[in-house]
Amino acid sequence: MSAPKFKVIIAGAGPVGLSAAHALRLANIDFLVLEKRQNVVIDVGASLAVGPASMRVMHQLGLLESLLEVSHKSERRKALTIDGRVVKDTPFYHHLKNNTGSTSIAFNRVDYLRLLYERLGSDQAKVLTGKDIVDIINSNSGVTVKCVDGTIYEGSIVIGADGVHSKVRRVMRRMALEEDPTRSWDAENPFLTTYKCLWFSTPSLLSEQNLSGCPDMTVYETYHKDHSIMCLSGKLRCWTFLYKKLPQPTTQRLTYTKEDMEEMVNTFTDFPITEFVKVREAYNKRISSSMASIEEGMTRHWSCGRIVLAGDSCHKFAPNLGLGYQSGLQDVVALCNRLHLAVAQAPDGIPSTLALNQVFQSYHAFRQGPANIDAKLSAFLIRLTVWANLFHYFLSLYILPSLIADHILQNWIFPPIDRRMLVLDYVESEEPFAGRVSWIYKIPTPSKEKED
Ligand SMILES: Cc1cc2nc3c(=O)[nH]c(=O)nc-3n(C[C@H](O)[C@H](O)[C@H](O)COP(=O)(O)OP(=O)(O)OC[C@H]3O[C@@H](n4cnc5c(N)ncnc54)[C@H](O)[C@@H]3O)c2cc1C
Repeated sequence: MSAPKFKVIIAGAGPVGLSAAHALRLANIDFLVLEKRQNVVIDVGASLAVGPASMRVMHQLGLLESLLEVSHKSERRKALTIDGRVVKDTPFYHHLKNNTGSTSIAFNRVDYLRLLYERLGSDQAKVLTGKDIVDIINSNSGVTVKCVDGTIYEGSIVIGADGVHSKVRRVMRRMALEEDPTRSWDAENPFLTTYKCLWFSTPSLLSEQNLSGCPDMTVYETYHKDHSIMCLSGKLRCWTFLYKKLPQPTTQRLTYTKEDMEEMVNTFTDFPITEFVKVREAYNKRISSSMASIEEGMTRHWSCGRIVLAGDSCHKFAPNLGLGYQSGLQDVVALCNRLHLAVAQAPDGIPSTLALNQVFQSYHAFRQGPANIDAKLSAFLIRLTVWANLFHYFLSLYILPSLIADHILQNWIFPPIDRRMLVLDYVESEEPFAGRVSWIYKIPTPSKEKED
């Protein structure tokens, strides 16, 4: 009989769960992914935009080159009011490029999921679909995970990457309160929803005449009271997001029908998406579309026993700044760096319960500050675009459109945040790009070069 090995069960094959699978694979740590849906690669019409810091990690995972082939590069930023007035038009991203060596990119979320899945190669067999997790039993030596179909899986720990309505988070809460009913814990529904969002993808919205000489991708925002639009207008593909304030904030889970989506589009019909196209006209050309609530918040607890959370299950942001997955990817890096070390230091390669608790505490202590900054920035941006108060209104129309504001944001506010982004410290590789601002956490240089 073979000796027991340290094995991580990942709940959810979303972008965070599959990124964790890649990071664990590179750390030589065994894993199993349990995914509720029948397919991993599903198109819900959304894009993902990521900045250079995330691209460095994607490079370590061996995904960046292929991803760039299907990505658009952000070049300009424009803002409009609903009467079509352009209040901002700047080459916002050139500062980012100067500072980091690359601009940000956007791609179809489904293309990224496909890449994450396909690049697992033979380890695709470790991704099981149709596995809806319903319960977890935590013991001093491991975890037992139960699924709706009656199957049971044994492992050493569970990473709950099962999204905003996480079952793992609920099981963790139940366990913590069974252990000590007087203990204060996060609420059953810990996130608050103030806005909803309908998104759709279309072929490029640019006419052939406008395509020539235009930037690879322009990021548009349309501001209005309680409504706003964001559009990533690329040369080949375009992703549009319609945001609307709910009558009342709620912690309840809301779902939307086709009729709700029609009603939402109707309230935006004549809003401009770009200088050339209005909402209804674009929506009629959609390839895919979906609608969801925009939950916001961060849980106070990220682990209990042998269960630990990552991604949307423990922090959920408004998507305007595109920080949701990127923050989840930083969770994966922070957690896997610590797990890699703990496994390497354990005499038999199996960290004790105490060692794992220390890993989880240190991971949470390290990540909660940066995740909180991401939450605050994201909350601020959505409120700015829907003119949540007079301050947001003036800022959006009279201050932020200026080139000076771009300069301050991109050279003074964002670089100190960006340069603190983590990389996997056990994956050797070349830096994919370099700019004026140096990264604090460097990608380890290949040992072959060190010998030279
Ligand atoms: C409109 C929109 C645009 C966005 N744009 C960006 C962007 O540009 N950049 C960015 O960084 N972020 C963006 N985000 C946020 C980003 O999509 C999320 O942060 C990211 O998807 C979180 O990944 P995750 O893997 O944690 O969760 P999810 O993507 O929700 O994946 C969770 C997975 O767990 C599975 N699951 C759920 N329950 C169970 C269960 N009981 N058992 C087993 N499996 C289960 C689900 O089926 C799913 O596959 C956007 C979000 C929205 C809504």
